[in-house]
Amino acid sequence: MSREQQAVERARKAFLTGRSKQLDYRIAQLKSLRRLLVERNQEICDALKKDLNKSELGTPLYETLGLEGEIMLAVNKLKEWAAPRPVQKDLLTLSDQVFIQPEPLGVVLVIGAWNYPWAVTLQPLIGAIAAGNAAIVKPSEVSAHTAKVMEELLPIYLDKELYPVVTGGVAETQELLKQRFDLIFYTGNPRRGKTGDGGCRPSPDTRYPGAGGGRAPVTLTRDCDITIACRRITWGKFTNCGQTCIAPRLRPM
Ligand SMILES: NC(=O)c1ccc[n+]([C@@H]2O[C@H](COP(=O)([O-])OP(=O)(O)OC[C@H]3O[C@@H](n4cnc5c(N)ncnc54)[C@H](O)[C@@H]3O)[C@@H](O)[C@H]2O)c1
Ligand SMILES: CCCCCCC=O
Repeated sequence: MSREQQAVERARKAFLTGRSKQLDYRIAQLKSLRRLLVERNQEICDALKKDLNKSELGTPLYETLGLEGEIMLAVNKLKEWAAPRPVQKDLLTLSDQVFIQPEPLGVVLVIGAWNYPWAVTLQPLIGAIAAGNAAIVKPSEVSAHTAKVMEELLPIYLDKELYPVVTGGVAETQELLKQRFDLIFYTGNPRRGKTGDGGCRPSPDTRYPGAGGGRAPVTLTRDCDITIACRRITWGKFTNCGQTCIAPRLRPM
């Protein structure tokens, strides 16, 4: 059995124990993930410096502050999100108690990309934990130092059966994709995400949200404030060294 298959089987077994479904457990895991971001900030910064030459100020701005905010949002709202929702009764359900109960899906795969390697990999993980799922985390092999730090630190702070990290490249990702998942969250090159080319094509019964790159066209109207427009376009084009999904491309009028 491959390492990838073992990780998925362990995660499904751990999911079936029911522990990831307990609200207190989800909240404890989320808080622990936040502690990782705070206590291990220097390791995170060092890895990002080696991978992408990201600055010490760029790391909180582009990677960790958003994650901390997302965690706190989930921690504060989780009871509300997970609560049964009332449903209007009709003649057939008049004497029943009717409600919609949000339930975890099962085992989720998160495939991350290299340009914001913490943000785009842990953000979907936060959602997966908050929703009560198990999740396999596959960081990008391109940001290799970050992947290594993630592989070392996540098992220290999180339940390592429910949320294992699988490192490696295309071969490892493809081996993961042979396993059954209830949801796959892919971030990366949209061509691979869509069509495969041996890429990220999940089985038909798997939910498959994702985030790709794009052309991000910009239109300047005649009455625009050209100073503000130039400042915003320049920011979008050059931020994160231009390696951003929304980096604008000017559209000729
Ligand atoms: N919309 C967003 O939120 C968002 C966020 C970050 C990045 N992006 C886009 O993603 C682009 C970077 O993507 P990338 O694809 O270069 O990143 P990448 O090379 O890091 O690949 C992403 C993931 O796909 C896996 N992968 C690559 N080729 C594969 C294959 N043939 N089969 C199976 N798995 C494969 C990799 O192992 C990796 O985990 C950015 O330029 C940006 O446009 C979008
Ligand atoms: C601060 C995180 C930004 C994520 C944008 C991803 C696009 O590449």
